[in-house]
Amino acid sequence: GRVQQLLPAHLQGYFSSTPAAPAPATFRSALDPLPYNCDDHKYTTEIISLDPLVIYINNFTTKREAEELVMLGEADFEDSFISRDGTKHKVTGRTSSSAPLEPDLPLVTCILSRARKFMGTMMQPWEPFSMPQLVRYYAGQKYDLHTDYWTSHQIMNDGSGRRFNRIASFFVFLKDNFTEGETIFPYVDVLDKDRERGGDLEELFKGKVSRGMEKGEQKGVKFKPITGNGIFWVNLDDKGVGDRRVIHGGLPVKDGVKIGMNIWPRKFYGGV
Ligand SMILES: O=C(O)CCC(=O)C(=O)O
Ligand SMILES: [Fe+2]
Repeated sequence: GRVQQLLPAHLQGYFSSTPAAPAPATFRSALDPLPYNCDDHKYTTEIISLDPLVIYINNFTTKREAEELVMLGEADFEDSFISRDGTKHKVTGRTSSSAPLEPDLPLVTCILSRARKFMGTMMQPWEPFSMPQLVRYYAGQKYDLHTDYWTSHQIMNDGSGRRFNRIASFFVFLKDNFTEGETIFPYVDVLDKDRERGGDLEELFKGKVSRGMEKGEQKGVKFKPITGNGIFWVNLDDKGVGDRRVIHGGLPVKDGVKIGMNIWPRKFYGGV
């Protein structure tokens, strides 16, 4: 106990009860000979909607990071599935491929630590991320409207019996050489506000954000994928209840290849 406390910080790690503070996350990119400081992010943010909270993030990753993330997952693409109750389900509304990104890879650790910092007080230090995931769409592929949260909390598969759900989502665009295939949120309604402003939504966001369309009617917002940029939104309220208004989908890609990355912070909920 006491002896341990008197030791210099770099020796504390020898005591299993006091793990040494992790070294700041850095990684060496194959494309960039300089060590990269993960906390030295370059993103800027713009609020799309306050309630539900949806934030547009410019340059969440650099172009190089985006390229490297794709390289890291590329060999592992398989048909996309949906996870529920600890098992994978294939669904017809999601025709893309997905690849897990090993969270221990230095660049992935770096991106997750950036996401954690972005979340601020929303995430407790002991709450984890789900396995980050690349999603790839070829021409004609899409992901129909869905929510990223589950209507009932899921049980951790670590034997602890703890329940969790996806409190928020990041969807980051990593490859944008394609047409159409926007991410659409039909019930994030900025339409009235936009009308009040004189309909300058596209101008305001320089074409990155535009009005969505559902069943032939202008509705909600859609995001034009731009490499490195991302969308962050909140899925669950304070009580852990899902917000249906953040229902969203990936519209069919017309030409080219779209690749994005899902980052899902997990919140734990008491009781079993
Ligand atoms: O592809 C998109 O634009 C959205 C993807 C998505 O919502 C998801 O993978 O959960
Ligand atoms: Fe989603």
